[in-house]
Amino acid sequence: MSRKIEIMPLAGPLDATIRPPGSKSLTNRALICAALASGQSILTGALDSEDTQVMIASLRALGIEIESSEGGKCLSVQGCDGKLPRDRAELYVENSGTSMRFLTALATLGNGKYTLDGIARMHERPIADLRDALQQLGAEISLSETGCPPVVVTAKGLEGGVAQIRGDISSQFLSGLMMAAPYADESVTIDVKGTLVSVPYVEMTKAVMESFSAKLRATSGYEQIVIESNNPYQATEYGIEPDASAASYFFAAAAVTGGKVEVQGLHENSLQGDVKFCDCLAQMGCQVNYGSDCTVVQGSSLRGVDLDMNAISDTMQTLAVVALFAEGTTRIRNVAHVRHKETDRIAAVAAELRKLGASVNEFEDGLEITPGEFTPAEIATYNDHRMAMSFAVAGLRQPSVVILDPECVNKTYPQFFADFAALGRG
Ligand SMILES: O=C(O)C1=C[C@@H](OP(=O)(O)O)[C@@H](O)[C@H](O)C1
Ligand SMILES: C=C(OP(=O)(O)O)C(=O)O
Repeated sequence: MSRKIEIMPLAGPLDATIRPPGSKSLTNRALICAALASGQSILTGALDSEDTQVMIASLRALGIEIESSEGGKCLSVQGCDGKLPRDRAELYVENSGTSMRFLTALATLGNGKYTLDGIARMHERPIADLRDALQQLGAEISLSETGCPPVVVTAKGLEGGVAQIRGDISSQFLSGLMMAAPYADESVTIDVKGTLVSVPYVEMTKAVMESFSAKLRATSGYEQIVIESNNPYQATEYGIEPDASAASYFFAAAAVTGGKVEVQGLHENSLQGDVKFCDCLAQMGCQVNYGSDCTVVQGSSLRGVDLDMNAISDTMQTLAVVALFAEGTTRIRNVAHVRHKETDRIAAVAAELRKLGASVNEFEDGLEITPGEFTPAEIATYNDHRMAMSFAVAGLRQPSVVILDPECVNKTYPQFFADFAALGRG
């Protein structure tokens, strides 16, 4: 892929149908549960991208047999029945937060020494809250002095009992702990301390675990979760939904062009919270129709909104770009945790929106965006796939929007620019 891509504004009205690739979050959860289960699981509709490839490579390095077919969409996983086959492994997860957090928890179930590392940015992404919680259940884990990877797990299984965990930096810590918990010697009770961010991802974790026959109980706000110890995962056939965060770029395309986009395979009750991005677009003036197995967004004139995006923060950048085309000011609140992702997303979005002519006020927990006179710009992407994909949306309306280092989309959506270029041209 070249070092930059210029997005071409749409010539005619948009009326497109698309099925994005499989959900990253569901693929990586299903892989963890299938790897631990007893028996052979078949995962269909899986995502084949860097974040899932590093998960598969790491599980193979731990001795789990995984066969891939249909271009990576179908994965056959021979579960280890809770007993990791290898007693030593060096795992490298690039910049995949889910892989780092979920595999750290899984590695504590082994018997030996496992290291986990990633790119330089991974050395700035926190994991101490997960380490603290796993240690309360009997694990031995060391991290860098900053509380970030590299991670060294000296594993001898988890004892179980009660663990307290903070949830205000990332929900992935809690999800990782939950998925390992059925293999502790005793039942595990998790008490979540303080605010929990990204709650729909924890609901998703519970749902995937239940699909693999785990038994767990949770209070309504996930303040406490109890996972029973003698209900290990059972292998299953598991169908993965298309990725709802990836779908947000196509819904946004409809919103900013006044066109229509149908996304197949996603509906109001999808397991992924990010499908609710459409409700944000509805507040901005779009018409949203949820079908039984598709969601349709029809764009219209847009108005600025004031939104709490804590639960759906992977779509924050998409909404920020849509705000460029709305009448009035848009305020995005309660997303301080996005400063710990692939890049500091609040700072990155503010800098790039300003290049396109917007006035932006940056807050600790969000942004206030007022559109201005549009100026063409080269958009820096900060090695963050979502910067590239969200700012591409602006180029459908305005000429001369150039996305730098577009290959960063490989993290979750290697075919993104091909699918995006096909919009309105089919
Ligand atoms: O559990 C998951 O699959 C994810 C949780 C979210 O992270 P945080 O909990 O850190 O917000 C989200 O940003 C990420 O892309 C995927
Ligand atoms: C934050 C993200 O990923 P992760 O935390 O899994 O690296 C993302 O995909 O936007």
